[in-house]
Amino acid sequence: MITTVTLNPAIDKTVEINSFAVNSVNRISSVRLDVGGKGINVSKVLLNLDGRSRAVGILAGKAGEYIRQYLDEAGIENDFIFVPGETRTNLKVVDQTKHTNTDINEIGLEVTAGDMERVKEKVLRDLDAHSVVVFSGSVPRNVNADVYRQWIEAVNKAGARTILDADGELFKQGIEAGPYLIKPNIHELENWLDRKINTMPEIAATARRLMQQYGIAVVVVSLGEKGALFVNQDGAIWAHGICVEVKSTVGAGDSMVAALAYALDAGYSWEKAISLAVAAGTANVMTAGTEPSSLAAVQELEKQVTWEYLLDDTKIEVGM
Ligand SMILES: Nc1ncnc2c1ncn2[C@@H]1O[C@H](COP(=O)(O)OP(=O)(O)O)[C@@H](O)[C@H]1O
Ligand SMILES: O=P(O)(O)OC[C@H]1O[C@](O)(COP(=O)(O)O)[C@@H](O)[C@@H]1O
Repeated sequence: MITTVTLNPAIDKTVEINSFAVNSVNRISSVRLDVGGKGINVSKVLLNLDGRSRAVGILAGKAGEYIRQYLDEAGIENDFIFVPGETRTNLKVVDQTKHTNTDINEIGLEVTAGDMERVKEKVLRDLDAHSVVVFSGSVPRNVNADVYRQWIEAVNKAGARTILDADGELFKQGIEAGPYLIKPNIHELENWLDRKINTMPEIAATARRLMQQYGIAVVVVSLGEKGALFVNQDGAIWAHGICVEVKSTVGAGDSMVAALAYALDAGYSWEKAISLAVAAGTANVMTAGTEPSSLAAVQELEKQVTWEYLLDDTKIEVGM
């Protein structure tokens, strides 16, 4: 069973503004609302991949009720605690003229230590060696940045595998617990390294350093339209990006994480996991907002995934 943990869910409000400009009045040409937050997106994509998951986390207010109702109606098992306040709304500005996506994310709720204990109990419930727990996204504003480290340690103790998709201090501390798989995008990896990365071998070397230093089994570095670098103990594979028409890049990383969780749960081969992950990420950018793509669309894209094995002296510029 896969458990997704969303400590800071959101309603994603995606607005289309062509030629979006700061310091001026912008007119919205379309609006859509999606239930979101990284773990919830992972559960939505898993459902469309024909996978089962249990979504756990923290909700509040009318937006929280809306999210719970969506999950219930979609048939996604969920076990959220409700706290006072209101679940945040995150604004996503899509500009089809300038081909930009701008995320404006609210900080989110405040919670108590007791709330966090209740969620932790739900996360740790019924775990065994077949379980996969996905920790992704930001956390309530007053929660300590060591939360993923502590919870990953607890899940590791239960013998289950963990996936971490977080940024900044949550990533930095979370990796210290030795998650099974991490999926930073290139910018998150650069944040951790505190410098720019210019070539593919540099990404691979950084991934290997993370694996050796923290006992991480798999590092997947997503590179937006350039695809992703997949590193495990057998080596590094650069899966190329697939050129598609982009509607919204929001949730592409979550789709990739969902596919990786699905592949782990199903015991897929490394190559099959890679093609599913790239296909799921690519399919996501072809839909509006964070609407998950159909299984048929993902399967069609899987046929188009190509990759190359990376040798240490391969000189490929990332140029991002
Ligand atoms: N513009 C794009 N064109 C084609 N594929 C994309 C594009 N953006 C993302 N993807 C696919 O989705 C995956 C995850 O996207 P990325 O933007 O790197 O993650 P994140 O959302 O975490 O920043 C990429 O590795 C790639 O396969
Ligand atoms: O918790 P954070 O880091 O604020 O991110 C939440 C946002 O990330 C998303 O899950 C999208 O994430 P990705 O584009 O990285 O896949 C949105 O649905 C949500 O608004």
